[in-house]
Amino acid sequence: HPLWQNSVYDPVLKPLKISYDPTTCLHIWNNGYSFLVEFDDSADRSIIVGGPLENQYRLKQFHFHWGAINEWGSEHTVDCKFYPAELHLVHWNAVAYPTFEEAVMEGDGLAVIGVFLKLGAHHEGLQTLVDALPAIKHKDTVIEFDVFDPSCLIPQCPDYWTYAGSLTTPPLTESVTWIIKKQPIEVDENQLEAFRMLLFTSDGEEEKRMVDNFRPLQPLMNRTVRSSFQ
Ligand SMILES: COCCCN1C=C(N)c2cc(S(N)(=O)=O)sc2S1(=O)=O
Ligand SMILES: [Zn+2]
Repeated sequence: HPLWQNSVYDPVLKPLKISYDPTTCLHIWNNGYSFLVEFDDSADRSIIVGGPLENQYRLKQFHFHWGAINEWGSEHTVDCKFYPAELHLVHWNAVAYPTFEEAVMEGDGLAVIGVFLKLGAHHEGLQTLVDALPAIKHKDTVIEFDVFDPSCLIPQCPDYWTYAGSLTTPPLTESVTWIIKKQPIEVDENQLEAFRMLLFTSDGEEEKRMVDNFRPLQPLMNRTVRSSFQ
């Protein structure tokens, strides 16, 4: 969604509190649309609270969207500008709903933190993920991933935009409180190229490079985007 020009500062918005336990990390896999790092969400060990949220939400997985070239790739734009990639950290409301699957269907079920990736300096924390990508080149390949703290992928600057939206891939349910960080993280060209070496296709199928796995920009309609900053 187009952010910034359409946003209004909301002084009531609190800072987002993020507390992740790196040992809740389970595995990294290629699901044929993106690559995901999944977490053990059987207890409140990796959670976010505050910001626009009424409850605390549990981290379930994070994944990325990116382009074939650096001119596009993100699913949100700022000032009509696309970033080459966007990180989504998916959390669910385990206070209100017994399972993730049920939370996916509810208006206050999910909270997704969006972080823009910008071409620039090498990102040490991301390199740990990049090093694992060759092992999950094909769809439905998975490797164990024991310890990873996704906080290293979230910028220090507390500023964010927030709006009530949907999943950007089917089932597209309107169940997401979007929290988009204003400050991007910097990654280098080799790291973006590593994303583009992944495949949509399974081993043995004709190879299709995993690129442009983002949803095209959608109209904001009558939605209000609030900012936590002036
Ligand atoms: C039983 O659950 C199946 C549907 C839920 N999920 C599937 C997606 N396509 C999806 C997209 C997401 S995104 N791109 O809006 O963050 S998060 C997410 S998800 O929450 O992991
Ligand atoms: Zn996503």
